[in-house]
Amino acid sequence: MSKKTVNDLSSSDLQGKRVLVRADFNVPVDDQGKITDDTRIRAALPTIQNLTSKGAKVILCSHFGRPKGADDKLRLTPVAERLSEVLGQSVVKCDDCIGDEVAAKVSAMNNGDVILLENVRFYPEEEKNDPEFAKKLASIADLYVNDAFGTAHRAHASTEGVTHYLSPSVAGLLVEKELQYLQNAIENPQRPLAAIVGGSKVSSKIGVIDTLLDKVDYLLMGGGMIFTFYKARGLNVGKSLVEEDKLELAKTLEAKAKERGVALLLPTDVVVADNFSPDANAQTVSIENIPDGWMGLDIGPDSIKVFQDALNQCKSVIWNGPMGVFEFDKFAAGTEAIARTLADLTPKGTTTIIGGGDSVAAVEKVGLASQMSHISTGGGASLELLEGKELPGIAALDEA
Ligand SMILES: Nc1ncnc2c1ncn2[C@@H]1O[C@H](COP(=O)(O)OP(=O)(O)OP(=O)(O)O)[C@@H](O)[C@H]1O
Ligand SMILES: O=C(O)[C@H](O)COP(=O)(O)O
Repeated sequence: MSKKTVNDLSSSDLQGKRVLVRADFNVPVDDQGKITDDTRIRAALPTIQNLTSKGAKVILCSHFGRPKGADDKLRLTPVAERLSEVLGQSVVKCDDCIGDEVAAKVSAMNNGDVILLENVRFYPEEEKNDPEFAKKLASIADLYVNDAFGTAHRAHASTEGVTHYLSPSVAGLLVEKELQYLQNAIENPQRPLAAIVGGSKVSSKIGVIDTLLDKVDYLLMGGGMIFTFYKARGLNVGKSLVEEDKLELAKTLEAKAKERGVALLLPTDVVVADNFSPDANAQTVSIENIPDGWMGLDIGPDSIKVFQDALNQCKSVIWNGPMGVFEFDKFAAGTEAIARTLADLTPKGTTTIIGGGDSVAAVEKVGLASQMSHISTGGGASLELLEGKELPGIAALDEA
């Protein structure tokens, strides 16, 4: 990575220094506000520990959800509690992210202490990347570390704005690791390289499919987006999800794959349902025989076999988006089979990368997360990185 990281900062750079650390603690919670997955909290530990071990005072900040102004349901209090547990050290929680209370708590800090500011999105200025707000946030610290990979695609005050007021501004270890895996996988992969793209919308994945066609040897497609491709080929897709305005684009992408010599694998059979529900009637049909009134909700067993054969040839695999409606058990087989295939490939030396969001949830649901080479903590951020877009939260950091 061409950016400075916390590893470039020595104890003498950090001893007694107040370090503003942007983390992504936007964790999933249940109806009672209980954290259901603390992956993002644990992922921030290496950077926090790196800094505290060098005598820094660590001032953490993050967003949580998408509040419109202050919202008691979106306070970071449960995060501070969980962080204290996993860090094995008390984390003082502030009730605001700027102002007198914060300043007082920061000035009472000892070297090696950790505090967590309140949700930065309680101020609309955060998402507007307001310079005055960024200045206030920056005013309590001496230097800045961005470790919020999941939010690196947002140019907000706490991810981009503060870098104009704090120097040095460097990357954290999570950001470094994410970039290493995701950038390497796409720029410098061991080949053959396969990408598996699923999920529900062609429109949200066009950018990534287009970029991937320049890079990969195999492109495997599943999820709801395949029906737009079938319809573009003139097949009957029943009530399956189709983006009518993307039919031409689907044709173009198929043509591009051919032109570039990429093996574009679309499923040859699908599991169809008579309605969109967990207990719908289901049957497996070839893609030429989707009955009127039925909708495709998973890839079928023949396709799974073809996908597995292709993946077994590969040395690197990037996966973004589930193969079917994995939230319903009847339509989870395709996604689970792909997850198991990747889990088996990792120990054989294939690099397996899961690109965030729903695919991570799917891999976690089947308990295979620990068997992948890398699970990204960023959904949107990993997608934008794979698309080749610049991430503003990273672009703003100091060059190495
Ligand atoms: N055949 C299908 N028909 C309708 N919805 C589907 C189908 N296959 C998958 N889905 C749904 O797609 C959703 C995920 O789609 P989306 O495009 O949002 O992916 P994503 O969240 O961007 O994936 P990721 O976060 O991994 O990038 C899942 O909730 C899944 O149930
Ligand atoms: O969960 C995420 O993808 C990140 O935390 C970014 O959140 P946002 O989409 O609300 O900006």
